[in-house]
Amino acid sequence: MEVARVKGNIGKRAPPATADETGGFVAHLARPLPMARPCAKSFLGTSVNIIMGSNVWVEDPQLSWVDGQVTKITGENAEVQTSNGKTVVTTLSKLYPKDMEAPPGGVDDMTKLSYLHEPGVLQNLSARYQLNEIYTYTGNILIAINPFQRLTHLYDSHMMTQYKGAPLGELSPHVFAVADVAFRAMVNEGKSNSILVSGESGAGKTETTKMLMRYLAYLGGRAATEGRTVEQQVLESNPVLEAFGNAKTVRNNNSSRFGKFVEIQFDNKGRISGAAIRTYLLERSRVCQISDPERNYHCFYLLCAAPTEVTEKYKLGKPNTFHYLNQSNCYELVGVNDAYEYLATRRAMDIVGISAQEQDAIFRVVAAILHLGNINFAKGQEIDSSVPKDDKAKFHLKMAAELLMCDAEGLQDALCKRMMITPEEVIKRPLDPQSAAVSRDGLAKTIYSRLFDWIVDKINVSIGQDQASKSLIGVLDIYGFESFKTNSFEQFCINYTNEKLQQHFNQHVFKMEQEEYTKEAIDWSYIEFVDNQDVLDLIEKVLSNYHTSSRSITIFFFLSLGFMFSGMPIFLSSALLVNLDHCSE
Ligand SMILES: Nc1ncnc2c1ncn2[C@@H]1O[C@H](COP(=O)(O)OP(=O)(O)OP(=O)(O)O)[C@@H](O)[C@H]1O
Repeated sequence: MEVARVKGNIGKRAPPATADETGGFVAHLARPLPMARPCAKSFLGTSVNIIMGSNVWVEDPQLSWVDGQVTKITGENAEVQTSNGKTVVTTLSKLYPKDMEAPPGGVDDMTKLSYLHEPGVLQNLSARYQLNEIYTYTGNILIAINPFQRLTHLYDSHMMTQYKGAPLGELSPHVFAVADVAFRAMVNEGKSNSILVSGESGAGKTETTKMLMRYLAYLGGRAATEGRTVEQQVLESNPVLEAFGNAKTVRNNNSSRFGKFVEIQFDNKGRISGAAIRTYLLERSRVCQISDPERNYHCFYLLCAAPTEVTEKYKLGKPNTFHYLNQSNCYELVGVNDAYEYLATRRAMDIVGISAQEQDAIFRVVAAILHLGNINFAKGQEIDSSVPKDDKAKFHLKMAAELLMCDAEGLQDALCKRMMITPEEVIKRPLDPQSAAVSRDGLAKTIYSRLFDWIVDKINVSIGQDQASKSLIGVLDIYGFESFKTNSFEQFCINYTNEKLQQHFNQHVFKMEQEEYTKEAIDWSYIEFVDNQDVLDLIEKVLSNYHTSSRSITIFFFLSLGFMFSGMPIFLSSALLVNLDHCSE
C-alpha cells in the first residue's frame, strides 16, 4: 500500500500543470512496478552484465523470486543454481542482478537500492518487514506493509511529538512524516495538499487514513473549550461510516465498500476550522446479494444484536432469519461483539451530532430493509402477475411498510406492478414473481444508498465546513483494482477510476522524475512504463459514442475522486453513457 502527498490549490481550478507544480503520487501494487526492461540490463543507470558466477534473482512459482548463481550460459540461455537447491534454466533476459552489498536489514528509501527492479524492491520490503519496519520510502512516496498486529509504539503520543516539524527523511519512514510535510507546506506556503492512499483490498488503507487523520488532528487540533471539537467529530465519524459502509469480505473483515475523500480545513494559524467527508461508489449490490463467507454491511448484524427492547420494536430476529443475510453462512466476526458494537455506534452517532430521534429513524430504515428482503412472491391470479407468497411474506410487507411509514397496499403495488406514464394515461402492468423480486431488491438498494448518503450529509452538516478556510489537507482512501470471477458494473467503475489514478501517476511522476534527471544531466531514456492512456481512450471514447445512440441512457455517476492533479481538484464527474442492455444494475 502506498501513501503520497500531492501539492495543491484545492478548491480552485487552475491551468494545466506545469513542471514545477507536480507533486508526489502513488502507484498501485496491483501493477508491476515500473522498471527497466530486463534485456536492457540497465537498472537505474547501473549497467550490468550477467556472466558466469553472477548473483541473480530468478522467478520461482512458489516464492515469486529466489536468489541464485549463474552456473552456465549458452547463447541467450542461462543455468542458475538457486539458494533453495534447484537448478533453473531460463533466458538471460529473465534474470535480475542481486545486490550482494545491500544491508541485511534493507534500506529505508528504495532510491538507495543499487538495482531498482521488482525482486530488489520486494527483497528490501521483506527484509524490513522481518524487523517490524513496515514503512519504507521511495523518494517522497511512502510504502506501507500491513503488519496485521497492533504496533502501538508506532503511533503513540511520543511518536507524534518526534515527527512534529522533522524534515522528511530525517527520521525513519512513517505515515506521520508524510502528514507533517503536507501540513508544514500548507502552513508555510499557504497551499492545500492532498494525501493519496492506495492499495489492494486489505492492504491497510483505511487504518492508514485514520492514522493520518489522528496526526493532523494532533497538529491542528485545539483544546475543547465547549462541546466537541471538529477533529473529535471527524475521528468519531469513522465508526459511524464503518458501521454503514463496511462489511466482511474474503480479504478483509472490515472492508470499506466505498471510496472516501476527507477534507480537513485549516484557518490561517494552521488550526482545524472545519471538515468535509465525501464518499463515492458505495457497493449497492451487497445490500441484496452476498456470497459465502462474506457478510452484508455491519449495521444489519449490529441491529439484530441490539438490546431486546430495540429488536422487539422492529420485530427483528436472528440474522439467519433474513434473506439479505442468510445467503452466506457467516454471521459473526472473530473478536467482534455486535451487541457491543451497536452501542458503540450509537455513542459515535451522538458525538457526530446525530440526534437520538434521527438514530431511531436510521435503524428503522435498516430494519425495514431486512423485512423488505423477506417479502417473497408467488404467482397472482392474472397472467404474469405476483402477490406476497404467504402469511410470512405479508407480515414482512406490513412491517416494512410500517417502518418506512407508508401504506402497505401502496408498497405492494409498487413492488408487484410497473407503472408506465404516457401522455394520455398512467398504465399499471403486473410483474411476475421474479420481476417483483427484482424491483424489491432495487428498492432495498436505493433506500440503503440514500440512507448512507443522508448519514454522510448529516455528519458534514454537524461537523461544519469553514467557508472562509483558505487551505485544507485532503486524504483520499479509495478502492484498489478489483477482479472477481464475475465482475459487474461496480468493478468497471472502480477499475476505471484506478486507471485514471494510474494515468495521473504516469503523467506526473515519470514527468517529474525525468525533469529531475534532465536537470542532473542523467540519461533517463531507459525508463519505460506502461502507458494506460489507450485503456482510458477505449473506455471514454466508447462511452462518448454511446452518447449519440438513441437507445442509450445517460447515467451520471460521480467518479469524482477529488484527486488532485498538481494541486487542483480534477472533479472526475464523468457523465457516462451506458446502454442499459449492457448495464447489470
Ligand atoms: N498499521 C496497521 N497496524 C495494525 N493493523 C493494521 C494496520 N493496517 C492494517 N491493519 C489490519 O489490517 C486490516 C485491514 O486493513 P484496512 O481495513 O485498513 O484495509 P483496506 O486497505 O482499507 O481494505 P479495503 O480496501 O478492503 O477497505 C485492519 O482491520 C487491521 O486489522
